[in-house]
Amino acid sequence: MTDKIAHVVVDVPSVNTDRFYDYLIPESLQGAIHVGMRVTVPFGNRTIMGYVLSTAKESKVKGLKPIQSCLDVQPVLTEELISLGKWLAQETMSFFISSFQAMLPQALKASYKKSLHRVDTPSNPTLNALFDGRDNIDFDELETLIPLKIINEEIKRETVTWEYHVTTKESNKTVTMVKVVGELEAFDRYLAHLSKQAKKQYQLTEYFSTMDQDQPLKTVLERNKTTRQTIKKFVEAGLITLYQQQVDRNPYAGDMTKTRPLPLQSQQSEALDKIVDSMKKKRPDTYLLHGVTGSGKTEVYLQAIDWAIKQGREAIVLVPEISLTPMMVERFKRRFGDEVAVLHSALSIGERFDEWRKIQKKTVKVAVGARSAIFAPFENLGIMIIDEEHESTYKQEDHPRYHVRDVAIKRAEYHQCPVVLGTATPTLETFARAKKGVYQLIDMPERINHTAMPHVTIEDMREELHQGNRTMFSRRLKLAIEKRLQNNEQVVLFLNRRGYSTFVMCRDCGHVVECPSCDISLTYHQREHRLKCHYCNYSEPMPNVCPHCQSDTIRFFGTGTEKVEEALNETFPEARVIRMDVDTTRKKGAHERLLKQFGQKQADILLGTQMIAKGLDFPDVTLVGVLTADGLLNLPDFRAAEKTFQLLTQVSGRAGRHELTGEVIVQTYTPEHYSVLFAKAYDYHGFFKQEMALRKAYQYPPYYFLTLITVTHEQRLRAEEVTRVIQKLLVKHLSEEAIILGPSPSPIERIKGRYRFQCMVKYKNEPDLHHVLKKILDHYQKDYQKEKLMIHIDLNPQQLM
Ligand SMILES: Nc1ncnc2c1ncn2[C@@H]1O[C@H](COP(=O)(O)OP(=O)(O)OP(=O)(O)O)[C@@H](O)[C@H]1O
Ligand SMILES: [Zn+2]
Ligand SMILES: [Zn+2]
Repeated sequence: MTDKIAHVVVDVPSVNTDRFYDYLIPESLQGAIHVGMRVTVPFGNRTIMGYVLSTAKESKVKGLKPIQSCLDVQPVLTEELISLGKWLAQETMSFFISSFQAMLPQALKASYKKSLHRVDTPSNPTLNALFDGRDNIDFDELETLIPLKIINEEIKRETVTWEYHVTTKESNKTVTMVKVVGELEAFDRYLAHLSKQAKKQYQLTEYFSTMDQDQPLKTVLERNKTTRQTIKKFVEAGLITLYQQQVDRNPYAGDMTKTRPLPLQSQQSEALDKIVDSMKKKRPDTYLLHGVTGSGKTEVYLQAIDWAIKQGREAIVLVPEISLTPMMVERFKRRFGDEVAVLHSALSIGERFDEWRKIQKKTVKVAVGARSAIFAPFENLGIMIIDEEHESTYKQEDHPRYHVRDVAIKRAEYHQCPVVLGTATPTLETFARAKKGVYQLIDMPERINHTAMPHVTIEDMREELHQGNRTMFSRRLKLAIEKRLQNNEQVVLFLNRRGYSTFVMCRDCGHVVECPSCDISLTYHQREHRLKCHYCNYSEPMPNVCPHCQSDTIRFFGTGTEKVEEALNETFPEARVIRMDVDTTRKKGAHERLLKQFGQKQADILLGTQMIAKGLDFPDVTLVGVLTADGLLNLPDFRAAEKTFQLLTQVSGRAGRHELTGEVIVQTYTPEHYSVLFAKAYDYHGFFKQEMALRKAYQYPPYYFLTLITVTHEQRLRAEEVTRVIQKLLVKHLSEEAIILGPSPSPIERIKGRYRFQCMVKYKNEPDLHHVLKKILDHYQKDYQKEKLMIHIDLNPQQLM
């Protein structure tokens, strides 16, 4: 007996609908519906999309409705992804539907339309006229023209009904093909009836009767200089048929000379051997590949993947943000050619869908992409690689709030394959796990060919000020740039994140006001003209003079890239500058274009934000300048020092990667800060030790787990009040060891007209936490809709903004 019942999760993300619904599989769809397919189902008075997660022979529920239609020929979710999705929903406390949606390309998500369907002639003349020979009118079109009251009357009269449609954006690119179906005699007969004037038709008859394979209609039209109209006559005569053929778009087509594996250097082959050994033995090991910048990690990835492919297995490679790492993507394309699918956020929805389908159809072996590529529907994975493991983009900041590392490790258990986390600057969490032996540590301490790490100089900007230099370039940096311009070498200038100016700093002594108990900088809140800690809600008035040196140069911090560009043009009028920031890279393909221009030496200076810190490898870059290390150092985030260390190390790694030696100049108001000093010395271990001590003292990860609860509401008081109730509930229900901070305003207190308050939990072991949080969410359930209250829970927050 075949299964007649489908368990469906429906496309309605809400607390009430976060479960599986039973539907009947109608006779007509039996055998066509399989687990993992998308279907449309009646839900309330609508039709919506859903995923079939399992099937059964019978159901306890009476009066089940049937599934309306099936949207797929082949399941879009594999059995593995279905159980992964359920796990993900539980781990991140999100809805099942959100988890499944997160795994699939945009094109497969449904959009909904409502239209008025004509059954009989409506008595209302305006409405009748509006139908104008059609059977359906879109809701949008109706809205302003016909009052709802009239429509409702017509519905009562049963002349019209509402119809709901589910459409998806998936669009296969197709071409029209011509196929010859007529026999030769049929062509002869056709010829006999043609009038002498029909020259084109004579020509085409000849053409078709000698055509030995199907051709695109476009080609036929071009070669015969004819029109569709003429071709149609042949179709009507039954001599040819037209059909649609799917073609794959190939956005990465073009010149691709393949690269060959390089002979490995010893640290590389040792690393490769270990990883290959896990693949051979089918062990789900997690490796931390800790290799300095330019140590040849990428070549290790390439050869490990090659090994997997030769065994008939597949690979996923994650990069932090794909448009920022075009050089990295190209290296994979050039090694594996057509076997690579690139899941690139800058591709059109259709193009991305095509890339995804190559994975689904198993025509590729490697998927390269940002975060969501971890869900590539491969069924025989041999390896997963997360490059630049420390990047914060690997954590999704929206439901489901997952970290890609956790998903990879979960998938590795299923596929019995290794996960490789590669970076020069591991997160503290990862390195601590590697030290404990939870992950296997592989060290690559040398650059390829033993090239020296570029020398780093730290420039004290307070001192510059005291010497009367009020510009944004220290004297040393200015000289260094001039020298590069003379020598026809290139410069990369780095400015921290644009426009972040919520902290105040004394330019005279570099003092930044910090929270006495949280070790983070205080945030300026304009409303009250006070400085606040957004972890514990400590606050103090905004000072007029520096509390440390009494100078009155205490002020907001932050310069935009545009300003720096102006200053560069003034100071170095002959220099050609490329500015890369959110404004200049908004257009599709802009990153690639700007980087290419720089690579072809159409500019001397590349000026940019965070986005230029990654994966750049230009032989003529001999100077890297960091304009102010402080912007990052003073983010109101306990990871500020870690992020500064990572960034300084990464940008330094961009200089002198080839024959020419490199130099790095870091400007800062706090030259004595340990993250700056350890980065200068390329001393990861030293940094790790000191930072771990602080994390322990102030009770942060990896010693403690964190959970961040953010409440948003249009009214400030209400947001605060709900957060306070939640804080009290947590105190009541969690153990005494748990530290519960808040309520305090979020560092960005208001976004899109909604006030934000937060409450933070620090804990070591709280088995009940999930349960308690779930109860809290349920408690506020009715208020979500009624008063647009929102509660976000992040069980492993990365961005504490
Ligand atoms: N075995 C090798 N022999 C010769 N050259 C190599 C070898 N391995 C890598 N290289 C070259 O050395 C340079 C640095 O290597 P690669 O980019 O792989 O390092 P990486 O560790 O990934 O760097 P980063 O983390 O800074 O991006 C590249 O130009 C690469 O082509
Ligand atoms: Zn001061
Ligand atoms: Zn505090």
